[in-house]
Amino acid sequence: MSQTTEAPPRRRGVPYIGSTLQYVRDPLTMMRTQYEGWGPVSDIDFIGKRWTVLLGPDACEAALRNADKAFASGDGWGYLVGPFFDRGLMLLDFDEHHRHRRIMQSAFTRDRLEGYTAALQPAVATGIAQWQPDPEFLAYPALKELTLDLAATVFMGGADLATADELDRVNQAFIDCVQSATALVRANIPGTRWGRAIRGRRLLEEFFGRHLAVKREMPGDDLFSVLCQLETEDGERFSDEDIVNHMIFLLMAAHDTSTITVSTVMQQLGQHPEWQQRCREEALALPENPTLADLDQLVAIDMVMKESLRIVPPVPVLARKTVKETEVLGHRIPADRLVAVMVHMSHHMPELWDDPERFDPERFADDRRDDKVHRYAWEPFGGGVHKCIGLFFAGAEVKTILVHLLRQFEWTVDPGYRVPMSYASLPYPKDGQPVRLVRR
Ligand code: HEM
Repeated sequence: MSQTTEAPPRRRGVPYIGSTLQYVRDPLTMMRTQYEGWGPVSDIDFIGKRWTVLLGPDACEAALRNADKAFASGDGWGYLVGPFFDRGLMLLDFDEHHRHRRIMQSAFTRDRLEGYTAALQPAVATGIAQWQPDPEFLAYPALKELTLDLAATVFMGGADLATADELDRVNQAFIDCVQSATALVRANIPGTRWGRAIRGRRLLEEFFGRHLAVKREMPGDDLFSVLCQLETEDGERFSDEDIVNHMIFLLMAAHDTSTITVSTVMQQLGQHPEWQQRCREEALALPENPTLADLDQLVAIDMVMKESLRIVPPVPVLARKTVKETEVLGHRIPADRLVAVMVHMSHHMPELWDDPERFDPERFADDRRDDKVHRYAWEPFGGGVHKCIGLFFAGAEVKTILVHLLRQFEWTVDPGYRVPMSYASLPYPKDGQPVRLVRR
């Protein structure tokens, strides 16, 4: 360890709560204040603990590349959502993570993705056909319901696995688990977020445990069946317990993230009709049931998706904990320190992006590629060994939803509308995000 390193400056605030409420209300302002006042590596109190905060692409890169293997994901995320997403892939580290990721990788090959994309088409078309035109259509809950139905089809193999009531309970259990992240009371007390999340986790374990035997015996093409059958060349497989843990985590990882992405796109396209029209022309040019290769051809829709992920990254902060003392940009971080990798701010830095608050999908055009200014300027899917394993799946799902939506509907959003976002867990619009929806 170099002698010139020093401890990160500490921002003092209200004991225990510290910067939590400021973050929940307006994370970007909280991050900017922190960066401007205390620099790229600094300490805060957050949700009852001392955290080292990493801001800007260089500091985020140091933790995500993790050259000296000092940053563990499991203990970091574990503090926020651990008991509820225990032993999901993101909660494992080092050799064990590597072993599980190698097995899981075969569930996300190009061939598998082609299969999932084919299964998505009828499910998305039917789901969206049920939407009703409405001058105050609440896009977010409708999208959440749709992505849950898609998860039932593509992840679990169809609605015959469970009744609509049961799926509603599964959905609620996910929401309860995700919302535990920023709970200030972290004990099993009835009526609290933490207490609800504990019950949610039990329900999910029971649900997947109950269906596992059938999936092993009569596998389909869904992700649940695939996880049950996976085996590496050297004969490594997942145990029943691993499969339940991975399924719970995968559904969570895929669900809210894709929902908020499409929801942000709907808001932006509702406020930028010229982009909506450009995207619609692309959607109409595709065959009725586009393949993965067809979706790869979408240029405008791809740029709009990337720009929406820049403006509202569905995972604004990545959690880590140091397993040994380490150094970031000349600051010494002790062992056992929670670390918040605040990728959200990199997406909005005027040092990296021209007029960052403006919706400008052309930033991602081949002749501009403004995201190339720094390897970690745009990191909605993270980076390093924990980089999102489902990013191509997510792209296929988001684009499929948009293609079907653009074909069936047109929508507008007041140009002056600003989404009241909640950051009490993963970001979501508190007002359900109303749009004026008309059938084409
Ligand atoms: C737009 C949608 C999505 C976004 C923005 C997103 C974002 C992320 C991010 C930022 C991470 C890294 C977390 C960290 O390093 O701490 C991650 C990891 C992960 N994501 Fe995604 N994700 C999305 C969709 C999906 C989907 C659809 C799946 C599964 C089908 C998925 C499965 C996973 C898994 C398993 C991990 C853990 C990887 C590991 O630890 O090796 N994600 N995701």
